[in-house]
Amino acid sequence: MAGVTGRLVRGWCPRAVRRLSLLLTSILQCLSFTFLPVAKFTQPFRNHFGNHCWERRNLFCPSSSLQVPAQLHMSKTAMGASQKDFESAMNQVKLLEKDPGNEVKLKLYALYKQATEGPCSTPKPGVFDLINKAKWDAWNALGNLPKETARQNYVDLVSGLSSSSDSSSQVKPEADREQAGYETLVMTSEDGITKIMLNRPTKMNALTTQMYQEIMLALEAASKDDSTITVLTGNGSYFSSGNDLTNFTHISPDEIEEKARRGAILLRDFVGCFIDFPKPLVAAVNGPAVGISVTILRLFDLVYASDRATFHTPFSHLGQTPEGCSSYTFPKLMGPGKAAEMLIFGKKLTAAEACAQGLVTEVFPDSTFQKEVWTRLKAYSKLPRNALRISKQMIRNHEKEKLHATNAEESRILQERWLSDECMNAIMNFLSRKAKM
Ligand SMILES: CCCCCCCCCC/C=C\CC(=O)SCCNC(=O)CCNC(=O)[C@H](O)C(C)(C)COP(=O)(O)OP(=O)(O)OC[C@H]1O[C@@H](n2cnc3c(N)ncnc32)[C@H](O)[C@@H]1OP(=O)(O)O
Repeated sequence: MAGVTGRLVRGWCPRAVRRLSLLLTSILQCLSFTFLPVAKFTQPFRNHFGNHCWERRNLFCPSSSLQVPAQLHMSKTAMGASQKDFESAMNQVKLLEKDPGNEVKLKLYALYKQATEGPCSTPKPGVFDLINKAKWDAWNALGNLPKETARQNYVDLVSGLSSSSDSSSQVKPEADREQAGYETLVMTSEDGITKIMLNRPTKMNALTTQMYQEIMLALEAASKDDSTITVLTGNGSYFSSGNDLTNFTHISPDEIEEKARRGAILLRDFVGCFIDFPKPLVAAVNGPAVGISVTILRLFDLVYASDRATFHTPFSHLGQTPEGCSSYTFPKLMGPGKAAEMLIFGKKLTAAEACAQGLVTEVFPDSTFQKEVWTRLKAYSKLPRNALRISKQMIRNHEKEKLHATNAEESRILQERWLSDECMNAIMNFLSRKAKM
């Protein structure tokens, strides 16, 4: 007890901890409402999905309420889906034998609506109309995602589901069989390009600890596969809203120091994977990017952005400090003044501004972003693979040591920051934001 009290005095203010604990209890109570009886949820999906056997199964199971099922693993997909591909994907959905899970069904619903009707403009259902609210939320989370992108994402998603449900009856190619399942990503490979897509669109692709781990696994797999180029992108309207702030919750006071220590190791390892990645690495920034999803961009070889993307690093607002090697790479890239505006004062940049500062390689209109980026990358992927790889390493090797040292120092400083009242209060403010509305 004395040890816990000591830690509280040194780090977290006890009143703040009590406040957070009360807040979390009420958040958990609210969440328990989502685990409702099965039958209530099945009917609304029938309109779109037809009368499949999996409709009668469980919905919103507690352990996976935020995640996509494990069957979304490596699959061959089309990168520019036509209306025909889309229609064929709709037919494939009807033939699925296995229930893909509630979150996937919501995603399919949302992408279908976005692809056929465009952005959600219907009134938000009331709080007690849970099913329609869940569907509305999923659709609305896609924001202004272009119809053609939604169509393509729908095709990608169905392709992943179909290949996984086929897996019992078909022998998959060796490369595919070696891939583990991902719950928070969709990983596809085609035309010499491996695409890693962050896949929590309803949470703006906020990065959970599971997601950091899966991205590291995916990068490891991509570094060894036979593709030429690896691409990181986001599903839905956001590239990523950065670290998932709920990573800081469900922690009892006596666990805080150990969690912060492990968080710092996770952060260091995660950023380290980008520093050491051996092949050309491309970010297709499909929408706004926040926090660590901005800072790591400097560790990519190309950064293509939609003109809808913004770049925001609100570290000070969160009582935190820069990571992703940005304390070194940003001043070097854009000069100390512009870096200070972003990293110290949290100035948000537009895509055009980020391009002018050198953080973004090229900006594309959102309506043609997917088409132009994939056409460009397909052409690049035909270049001699080894030459690309060696050239990338020649450029990176000059500063690898410095990057690793910066990464270690940034992670160490953040470990301390996470124990501060400033950080704790900022996270509480974000989490209680909804409760106040
Ligand atoms: C001690 C343990 C440590 C463990 C550490 C592990 C490693 C850590 C590495 C640290 C590195 C990174 C630092 C950062 O990345 S700092 C940046 C953090 N991100 C933010 O501050 C963004 C917070 N989000 C927002 O400001 C807004 O959500 C938004 C992105 C501007 C979008 O606003 P919106 O109004 O359009 O949408 P909104 O309704 O808010 O969001 C929809 C749902 O998504 C949830 N959500 C979005 N972003 C996050 C997030 N970053 N963390 C958690 N949840 C997020 C949001 O809550 C909504 O959910 P719901 O519908 O209410 O359920």
